[in-house]
Formats: sequence, structure tokens, C-alpha cells
Amino acid sequence: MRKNNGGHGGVIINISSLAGLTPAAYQPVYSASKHGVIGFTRSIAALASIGNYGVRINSVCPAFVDTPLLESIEKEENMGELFKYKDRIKDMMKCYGVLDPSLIAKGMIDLIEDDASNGAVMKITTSRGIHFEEFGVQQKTKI
Ligand SMILES: NC(=O)C1=CN([C@@H]2O[C@H](COP(=O)(O)OP(=O)(O)OC[C@H]3O[C@@H](n4cnc5c(N)ncnc54)[C@H](O)[C@@H]3O)[C@@H](O)[C@H]2O)C=CC1
Ligand SMILES: CCCCC/C=C\C=C\C(=O)C/C=C\C/C=C\CCCC(=O)O
Repeated sequence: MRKNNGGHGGVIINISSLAGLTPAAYQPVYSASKHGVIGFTRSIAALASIGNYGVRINSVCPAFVDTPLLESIEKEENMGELFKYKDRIKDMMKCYGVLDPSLIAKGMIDLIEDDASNGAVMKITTSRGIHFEEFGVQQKTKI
């Protein structure tokens, strides 16, 4: 895929979560993995820019989305000792709302079409729709 390796370039979008930017008390391991996705995305995006890969790498961080994943909290085998908190997670879904998957698709198309976005961290919530996390260190670099 890398232009400097015989490829044609392109766009990679890594799927993180709002739980990759905020603490998630009832999903600590999930949250840690999603924080890792963001760190990896931003780092490899910086390398892609330095190395002239012609590949843009971005990440998307949705809040709750209406998919079968949300049903996973109903199973003790998934939640382990945190199963006792499942009603608190359901309360959060009621409080913040649940996004339609079509909005995540729109956000991803926006990232594909925006050739100025590399290393961007897109957030998608019911309250603010599609928007971006701002970091102190430059997050977007043109490729
Ligand atoms: N649904 C939500 O509220 C949110 C989901 N996300 C993220 O979005 C991504 C997609 O999640 P959903 O569509 O909601 O989940 P989902 O559970 O509805 O779909 C996940 C899909 O991944 C497939 N899959 C699982 N393990 C796999 C493997 N080892 N190799 C290949 N395919 C595998 C499953 O068969 C399933 O089709 C995940 O990374 C999730 O963490 C992020 C924020 C919110
Ligand atoms: C084994 C546990 C995995 C369970 C995964 C289930 C759901 C995953 C959901 C998410 O990734 C969404 C994460 C966090 C949303 C948190 C808060 C929403 C705040 C919204 C807002 O500020 O408007």
C-alpha cells in the first residue's frame, strides 16, 4: 500500500471508541485497548508523513452505537466480575443515547475524502455529532 514500497497509497481508519479518550469504569481492559488504538494511529500517521508513505491513517471514536456489541454486556461470560454493573452501562446508554451506524459510516467517508486528514481522531456523539479531538501536538499532517 505504501507508495515508497511500490503501492498506490490510500487511507486506513482504525476503530477506537470514546472509551479510548475517557475513563470507562466498567470496561477497563476495553478502554485500555482503545487508548492503544489512538496512540498507535497517531504514531504511525506521523511515521507515514515523515516516510512519504502516501497513506493516511486516522481513527474514529464513537459513543454507543446500535450494533450487536451492546448486547455483549448482558452475558456474564463477557463481563466477568463487572457483570454486576451492567445496569449502570445501560443507564449510560439511556443518558447519552445510542447512535445509528449510518452516522459512523458518514464520519468514515468524511475521513476518506479529506486528503488533509492524517492522524486525526474523530469523535461521534449524539450531543455533538461528528467532531474532532484536539491535541496539544499537531494531529493533522497533509500527505
Ligand atoms: N457498538 C458500539 O457501541 C461501539 C463500537 N465500537 C467499535 O466498533 C467496532 C465494531 O463494533 P460493532 O460493529 O459494534 O461490533 P459487533 O459485535 O456488532 O461486530 C463485530 C464484528 O467483528 C467480527 N469479529 C470479531 N472478532 C473477529 C476476529 N478476530 N476476526 C475477524 N472478525 C471478527 C464479528 O464477527 C462481528 O461481525 C469495534 O472495534 C468496537 O469496539 C466503538 C464504539 C462504540
Ligand atoms: C467486555 C465489554 C465490552 C463492552 C463493549 C460495549 C460497548 C462499547 C461501547 C463503546 O465503545 C462506547 C464507549 C463509551 C461511551 C461512553 C460514554 C458516552 C459519552 C457520550 C457523550 O459524551 O456524549
